Amino acid sequence: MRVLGSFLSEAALVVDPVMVSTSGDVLAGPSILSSFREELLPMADIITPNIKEASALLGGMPLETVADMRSAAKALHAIGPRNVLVKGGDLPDSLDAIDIFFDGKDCHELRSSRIKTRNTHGTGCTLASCIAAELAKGSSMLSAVKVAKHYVETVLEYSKDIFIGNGRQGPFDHLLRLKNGIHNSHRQGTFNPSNLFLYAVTDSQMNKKWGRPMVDAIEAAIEGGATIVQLREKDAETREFLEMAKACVGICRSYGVPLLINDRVDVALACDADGVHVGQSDMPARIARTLLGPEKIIGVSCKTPEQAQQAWIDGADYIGCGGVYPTNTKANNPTLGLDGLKAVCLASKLPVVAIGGINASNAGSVMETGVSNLKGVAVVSALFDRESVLAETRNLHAILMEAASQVK
Ligand SMILES: Cc1ncc(COP(=O)(O)OP(=O)(O)O)c(N)n1
Ligand SMILES: Cc1ncsc1CCOP(=O)(O)O
Ligand SMILES: [Mg+2]
Repeated sequence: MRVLGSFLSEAALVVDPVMVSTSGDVLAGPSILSSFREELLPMADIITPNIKEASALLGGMPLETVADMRSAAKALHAIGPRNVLVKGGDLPDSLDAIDIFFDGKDCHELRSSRIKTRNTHGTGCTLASCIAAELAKGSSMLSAVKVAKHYVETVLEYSKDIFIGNGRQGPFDHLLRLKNGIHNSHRQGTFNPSNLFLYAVTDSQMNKKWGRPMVDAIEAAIEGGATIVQLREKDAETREFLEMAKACVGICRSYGVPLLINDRVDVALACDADGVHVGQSDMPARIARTLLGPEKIIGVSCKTPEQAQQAWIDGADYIGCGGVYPTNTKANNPTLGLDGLKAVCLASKLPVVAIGGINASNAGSVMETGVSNLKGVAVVSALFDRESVLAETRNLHAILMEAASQVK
């Protein structure tokens, strides 16, 4: 422990005092206990004991209520760590999973729903590791703890009904991939979310204004170089939407270009589209993934880094981020600017496509932001509110190709 301590003076130190497992196994004896108290705890930026460990560190202090946890957090803080998180997952008779966070000044009660599952193996280690990762990314301690708690809750909820293996506890599926077979499946089609590039998002009103049927507009966009198409129908009745969607799936499939449906998972399923694009007030991506299965493409609109992290957790394939510039196509849509776009890209593990007010005059600047997971632009009016969809798409495609060659 002393040798370890000498290595740990530089970085933020998260100490998970593993002594008693959730299943009750005692994992550390009295000598380890005194080393924890005397050497490691005083160096820690945060310690994350469960209630049995907090009790052991405090000489067997009984911990049966949230009030007891608060007292324990304060008593542990007095030993020396800068912050204390007492995890109440094992607290008897509680409907919620309540943790107490104490930073030496304020006590925060952090609640999440208690998820009934045997698949809890490694949750404590995961929480501590996630806090460390968030701190390394520059988060404040409270924000790191909240993100980590939310992550563990999301994974528990996702993993709760996985049945693998014969142990007392089942797997905790950190990457949210086991249940849908994503871990051993490869996408059937040719779509690679890194190839978003020029994403044509349709608009019926604009096409009507220029007197073209939707399928003709989509075909022109594909001929001009669109690499993916989204059917975005805001006013159509379900039956009309579905009929149009079926025709559009036909044309897109004949070109090998994926067609996604805006908002409506039911329509996407009914016409066997390649996927859906959902926003923050549409069906959550996590549920869309459950309904659509592992092979379909799911895009999520994100305006903040937190939303981008959640989209990945939820099993999305790409993020649509915007409005980058002001737009008349979507009412009351906040403008993020290139800085907002960059912040989302940097927080995202997924490829990102920029949207909102993008046209031939600014698409180059968007792509030149230099963030490696910015994979393209999504455009409505600059393609469809024009006389020639083919000419506009060709022009934008050439601009994007030029920008891509500059970046390389
Ligand atoms: C590629 C892409 N990005 C963002 C959006 C916007 O989705 P949403 O926020 O759900 O708004 P609506 O388009 O549904 O009005 C999108 N459609 N496509
Ligand atoms: C659907 C959507 N989501 C964010 S901005 C936007 C509209 C984009 O349309 P345009 O390309 O015409 O600005
Ligand atoms: Mg939407």
